[in-house]
Amino acid sequence: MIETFHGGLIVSCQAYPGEPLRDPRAMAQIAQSAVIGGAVGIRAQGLDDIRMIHESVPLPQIGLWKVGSGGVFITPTLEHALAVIAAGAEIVAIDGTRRPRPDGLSLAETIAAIHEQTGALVMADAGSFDDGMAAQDAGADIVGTTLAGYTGEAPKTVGPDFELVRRLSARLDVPVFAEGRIHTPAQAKAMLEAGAYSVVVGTAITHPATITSWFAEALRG
Ligand SMILES: CC(=O)N[C@H](C=O)[C@@H](O)[C@H](O)[C@H](O)COP(=O)(O)O
Repeated sequence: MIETFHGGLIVSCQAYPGEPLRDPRAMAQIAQSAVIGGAVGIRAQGLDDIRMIHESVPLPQIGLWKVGSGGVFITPTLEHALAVIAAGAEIVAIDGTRRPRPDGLSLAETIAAIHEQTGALVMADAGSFDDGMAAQDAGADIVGTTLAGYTGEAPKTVGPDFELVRRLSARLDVPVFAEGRIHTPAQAKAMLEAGAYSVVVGTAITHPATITSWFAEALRG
């Protein structure tokens, strides 16, 4: 199934707490629009969104469950991961950093349990090169650069972290998915040239409040 992602665009369809589009129907409609535009996969957050997208969108889905916003917050425990898979995600994205996890399991123990108990693949959301290496050793099927610049370990690059994608792609055997702050088609293409197996874009496609602010600020500036 990973092959269907090769060289393609995965669209992350997420709305944040309190936002007008925070509604599974809205996210499913955005995901359906991404299909029309040529996406090869969808990334979605929250059990209701994952369930509705699973029922209405004919693409493999990377599911996650965000709990809070600091520390280990992307699908933080094994229990959260199993729930995401039960909701219909073919791939579960989990925190793939080297930080302690709230349920006390190691990343390797978490991934082993997911593989034992389900047929799902695991995408480890890494924040640094060392995270990515450790995640592959822990058994991750995919390493993503999702958390680059968000864990305090590596500085947050102004644009996407091309260097991290380049280094991880050169060293890892598992596919590296470029994710985070990719805002233009040219940047997405450059990620493939940097070695990414696939490219995940969220905000620049699916978050109208932020996109609007880019334009509004440009006019003010
Ligand atoms: C750091 C974090 O919480 N990332 C989240 C992970 O799912 C999402 O909020 C991002 O939108 C997603 O990673 C896609 O990135 P971007 O929206 O920059 O294209």
